[in-house]
Amino acid sequence: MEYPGNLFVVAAPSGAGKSSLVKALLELDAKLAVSISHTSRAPRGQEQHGREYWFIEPAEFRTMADRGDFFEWAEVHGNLYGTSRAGIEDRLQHGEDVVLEIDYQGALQIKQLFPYAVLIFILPPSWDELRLRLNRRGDTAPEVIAKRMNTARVEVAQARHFDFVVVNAVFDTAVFDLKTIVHAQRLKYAAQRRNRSAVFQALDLP
Ligand SMILES: Nc1ncnc2c1ncn2[C@@H]1O[C@H](COP(=O)(O)OP(=O)(O)OP(=O)(O)O)[C@@H](O)[C@H]1O
Ligand SMILES: Nc1nc2c(ncn2[C@@H]2O[C@H](COP(=O)(O)O)[C@@H](O)[C@H]2O)c(=O)[nH]1
Repeated sequence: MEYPGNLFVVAAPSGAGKSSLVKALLELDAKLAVSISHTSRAPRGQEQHGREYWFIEPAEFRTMADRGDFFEWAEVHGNLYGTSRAGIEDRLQHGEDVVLEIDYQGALQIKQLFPYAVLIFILPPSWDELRLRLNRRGDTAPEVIAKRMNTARVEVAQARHFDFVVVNAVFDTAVFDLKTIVHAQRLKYAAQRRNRSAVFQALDLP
């Protein structure tokens, strides 16, 4: 499948900082939109339906999955998560760039469907720092943190399948790395299509 818009996929172990990084990236880049996933998990902290996620019941999720409503979906930490076609197809068709914040299973499914998608894996600087960030965030129960730390080992082993790895030690440096990847991909994609105006657009030239 191919659309005129660029597709970026950001995955990371829980707590590595991917939501914070993607949020910062979106603030710097008005041409980028994030896809809101569907999930069967309950809202956490201040999360709102339609802002962080579309929160739905497991049965509804299964119906959507059976109907083929998702480009990808996976079970992560015991809950179901998916990227709906309706959420991003229109944007990509209109040449808009989209970022997906999903787990590695979903990322690999997306790469199968969209070989030109750019897969970025975010690593924490250490296991201790990962645990600290999950604890400090203060919205995840200790037993859930323990489960996520275990899953993190499996997830990090998948980083080798990604196009880029960004270490989120110093936050601003990691945001800059992401911005550079996005910028480089826009130029590459436009140049591959020999689309002069798209190259100029990517460079922000008139
Ligand atoms: N570079 C950094 N240095 C210190 N703290 C950070 C850094 N990046 C993010 N954090 C903090 O780490 C915590 C986890 O970040 P965030 O919620 O963005 O992680 P996540 O990968 O999206 O997790 P999840 O998958 O569980 O949603 C937050 O409190 C965030 O403010
Ligand atoms: N495969 C997918 N994974 C997703 C999607 N949306 C989020 N996620 C991943 O789930 C875990 C847990 O997230 P949390 O918000 O409950 O902490 C994390 O790795 C997310 O990236 C999705 O649509 N598909």
